[in-house]
Amino acid sequence: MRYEIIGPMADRFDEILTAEALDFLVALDSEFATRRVALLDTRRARRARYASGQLPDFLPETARIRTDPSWQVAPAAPGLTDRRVEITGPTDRKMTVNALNSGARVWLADFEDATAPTWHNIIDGQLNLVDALERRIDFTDPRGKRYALGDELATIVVRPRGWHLVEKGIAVDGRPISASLVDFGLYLFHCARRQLDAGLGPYFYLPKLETHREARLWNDIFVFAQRYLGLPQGTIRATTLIETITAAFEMEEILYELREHSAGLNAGRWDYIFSVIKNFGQWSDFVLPDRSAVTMTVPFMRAYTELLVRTCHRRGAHAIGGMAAFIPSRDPEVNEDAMTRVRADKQREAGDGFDGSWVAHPGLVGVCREVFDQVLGDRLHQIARRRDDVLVSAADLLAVDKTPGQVTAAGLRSNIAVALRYVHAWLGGTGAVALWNLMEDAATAEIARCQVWQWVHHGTPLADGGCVTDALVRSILAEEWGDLVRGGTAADRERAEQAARIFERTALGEDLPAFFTTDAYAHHLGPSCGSGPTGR
Ligand SMILES: CC(=O)SCCNC(=O)CCNC(=O)[C@H](O)C(C)(C)COP(=O)(O)OP(=O)(O)OC[C@H]1O[C@@H](n2cnc3c(N)ncnc32)[C@H](O)[C@@H]1OP(=O)(O)O
Ligand SMILES: O=CC(=O)O
Ligand SMILES: [Mg+2]
Repeated sequence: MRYEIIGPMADRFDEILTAEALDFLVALDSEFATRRVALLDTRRARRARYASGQLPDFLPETARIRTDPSWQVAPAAPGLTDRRVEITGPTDRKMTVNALNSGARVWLADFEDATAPTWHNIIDGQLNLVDALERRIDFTDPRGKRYALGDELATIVVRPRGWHLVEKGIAVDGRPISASLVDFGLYLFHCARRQLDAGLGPYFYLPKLETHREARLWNDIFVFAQRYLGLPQGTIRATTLIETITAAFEMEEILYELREHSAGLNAGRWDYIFSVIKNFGQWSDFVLPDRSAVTMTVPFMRAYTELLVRTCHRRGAHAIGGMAAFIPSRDPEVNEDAMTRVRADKQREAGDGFDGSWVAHPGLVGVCREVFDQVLGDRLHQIARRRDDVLVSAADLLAVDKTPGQVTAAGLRSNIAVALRYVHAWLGGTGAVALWNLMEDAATAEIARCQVWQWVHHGTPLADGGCVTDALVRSILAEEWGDLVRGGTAADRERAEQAARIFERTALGEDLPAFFTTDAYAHHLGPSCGSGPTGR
């Protein structure tokens, strides 16, 4: 097999794209590419079955795994014993320093929801991780502000891109390689030994898994990669995001498949909502109200998080909470409201038994820590709280029709405005943005465009009168586009044009595409377009 680097070689990229690292990626690809493609085919077939009337259920063929009380996941690895606060964010140089210094126990270094996968962002992110581990990442920005690593740093946990994405910057035998294998493989190759030397290990978050078979693929990759690199089996640890409706039915099996490498489960609430709409968008009893009304306390979301805690604790695994979208603001009133809401969200999670949770901003580390400190006392986690009281059925997980709330004109406009602005930022190389005082990333844009598709598909009535039609959406899109480009440059305008076309293709087509990111990446984010801020 032959590899080719298609992406341009910027300053120091040769330190990441070494012949040995690329040989490792080729070995991963030759061993696992076919299985990845087959699993993506089964995703398509499953969605087609749901569209034609089938509903998911707990699997009869794996009942033995669920009823066998004897198995547990591996004990927590060094650096992952206390996970009360985890900060997430992209891997540019400034964010890397700020996240590591934030006071959080863990930093989720994100190549997924919070990163626009330009070639630059991907390879520069890997360089920043190496530089952080070598403690040579300090720099002064153009304003003269100094960035330097402190003494107490968060444990790095890398989130590679999901199975659905490819990386066009590296071709193997003329075809693009899996993006998951690139992000996982480059980090493992360059940083596993460095992490072990520091007394920690190579840790990962696994995004957007749909089934335990996908977890098995990751586990087999871990076993192969550890053997290839001469690392003891069990060195790698991975926390799996439960952020698809299908994975919610296979949480126990996912832990089982990964048990020697598992570091628990996380409640990826935003992609979870996206997955529910994507899989059951055609069904009229699955029409959800405004995005803002789909809170963590509506019945189907509550069922999923309660089951997640119970499943993890039965198997000795950490249960990690999700992301509240509120972020600090310079406006004191908005800021106070954000803090109150984040506190309430973390209190619910800590009270339910989660062992820690996520924050999107260093300014939220304190509130999350305070809430979990209060519940944990001098314990590192609350795994001993088994939550045997939780009984969740398939019907509970699918009780989407019990979600209170309305579809409003404001909710429709918000979905269009947020999706358009987010995709515009993403095409410019930025994968997480603050919009109207909320943190927005790829998962929000996916929910927003899927909800619009769902509402148009069903001609959903608006609480304020009228109903959602293709023509109404196009007219709001045109208004929002006008707002976005006002006063912008020609380049901004062109990007906004591309974002509007992506929105039309992924929210207004006859079918509902599985991801906007695959469409947008294929059309617009080639390696040759991949320039982003370096901070270097
Ligand atoms: C659905 C999911 O998957 S959730 C997980 C994925 N999403 C994320 O990870 C989003 C992470 N958050 C972010 O990217 C950012 O907080 C944003 C884009 C939302 C807002 O960032 P900014 O506009 O820079 O916010 P703000 O100006 O308040 O930031 C203040 C400082 O905190 C830093 N900061 C903010 N968020 C983070 C973060 N997550 N990690 C590290 N540093 C951060 C900023 O870099 C800035 O640093 P500086 O003072 O040295 O310049
Ligand atoms: O990745 C997290 C989510 O909520 O989506
Ligand atoms: Mg997600």
